[in-house]
Amino acid sequence: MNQIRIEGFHRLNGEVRIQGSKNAALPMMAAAVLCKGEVILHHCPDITDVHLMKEIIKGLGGKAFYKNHTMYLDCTKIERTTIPKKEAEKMRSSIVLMGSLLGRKKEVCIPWPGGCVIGKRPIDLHLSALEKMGAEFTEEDRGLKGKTEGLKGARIVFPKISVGATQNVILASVLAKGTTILENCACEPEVQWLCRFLRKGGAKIKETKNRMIEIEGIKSLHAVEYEVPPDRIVAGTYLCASAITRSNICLVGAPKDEMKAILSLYQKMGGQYEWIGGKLSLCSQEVNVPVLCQKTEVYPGFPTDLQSPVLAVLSGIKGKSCLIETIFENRFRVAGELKKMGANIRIDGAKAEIYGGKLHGAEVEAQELRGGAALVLAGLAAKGVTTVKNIEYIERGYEDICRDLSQLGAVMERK
Ligand SMILES: CC(=O)N[C@H]1[C@@H](OP(=O)(O)OP(=O)(O)OC[C@H]2O[C@@H](n3ccc(=O)[nH]c3=O)[C@H](O)[C@@H]2O)O[C@H](CO)[C@@H](O)[C@@H]1O
Ligand SMILES: C=C(OP(=O)(O)O)C(=O)O
Repeated sequence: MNQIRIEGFHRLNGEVRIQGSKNAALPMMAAAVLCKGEVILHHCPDITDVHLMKEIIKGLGGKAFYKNHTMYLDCTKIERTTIPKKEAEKMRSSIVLMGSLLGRKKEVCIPWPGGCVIGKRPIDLHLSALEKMGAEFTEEDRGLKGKTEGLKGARIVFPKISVGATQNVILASVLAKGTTILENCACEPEVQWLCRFLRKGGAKIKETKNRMIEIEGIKSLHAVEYEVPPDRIVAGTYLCASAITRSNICLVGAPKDEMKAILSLYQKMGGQYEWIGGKLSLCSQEVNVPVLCQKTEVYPGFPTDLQSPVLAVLSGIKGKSCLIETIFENRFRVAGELKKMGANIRIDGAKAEIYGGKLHGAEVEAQELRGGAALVLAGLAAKGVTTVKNIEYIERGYEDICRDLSQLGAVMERK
């Protein structure tokens, strides 16, 4: 059961509800390590990464239990500081446990984090910021050991914007002695959601509009009950499903304020949309305009996580389009698989030129999460049958892409 078979060329219609966000839920789970008392996360997505994080927390001595999209965590009596290798190596967000554990237990042993192989993904920004707060790191066999006599507030100016490093240092600062001032922070919604969650647990965090965050350390955080926000990247992926099949569908519970960049691009491609109550209604019949040039950028710019789904859509729009990837150096990996489906894509470093045309079914392999989702989208629009193998990558972030798209009328099955 690790492939999806898609019979392409069927129009979609109807509604689909958007799952909880992977990239918001995982740092909140890491934040539970700082809390004395129960953390309850509603609308928590049923995806592999969430279950890996649950196992990591159990491995640290915390209690963790998941039922009906609710995660129950209790790290009041957390004892251990060695993050289990088996799970941590499969996911990127394991890295933000570094800040939580240094803050709560003054030490951490962490394997090199996994996650999508979309570039080198170093962790130098995380380490140098935590060092400024009084942590010391030594390299161990297949990982790092971090220690501190007690983290202290510091002024940290990130030389480059990083979502993970910003979250890691926020988590480290919450229980640190004194005030931490962070400059040139990432302001992705997932950073903002983490701050809101931590404030609910008693943290003193001020975010300002110019990429600055100020955190005043406190003694401990208390119990938190919170709702994980909807996943803007899953919503964007399903918008691309509508665009690539020229179908009209409705996304229920899509995050309106977080989708401006993808909706602006969708309009440029000829798509039309309307927000009705909490629903995003998409009309894609006129999607046929190639995109002159779209760059990926940090938030509020166009998100790199939607670059591959858009690459699939542009492969099916007649004419020449261009995408420029500025965040991860290896995020055009999926182009090779899309070519097997007839896509005409020329990659030159950070630039992809796409000469859109007709796609046909083929046997292709997912190599990472969003690229895998892009292959499923291409399969929806391709003539004939597409088989996407290695769907475990897709399941890191999508609860059940087959269920959701089938509900919209796609002819596909998981095999
Ligand atoms: C679990 C999670 O939330 N993952 C998201 C997070 O990844 P992640 O937090 O790993 O991404 P970052 O924002 O840290 O990476 C941005 C860029 O900075 C570089 N960098 C990062 C850290 C560091 O210490 N040194 C360094 O050079 C990276 O290689 C990359 O080129 O943000 C990315 C950018 O929006 C998204 O694509 C990922 O989906
Ligand atoms: C790159 C992604 O995830 P991760 O950082 O967890 O590998 C993603 O969600 O697109």
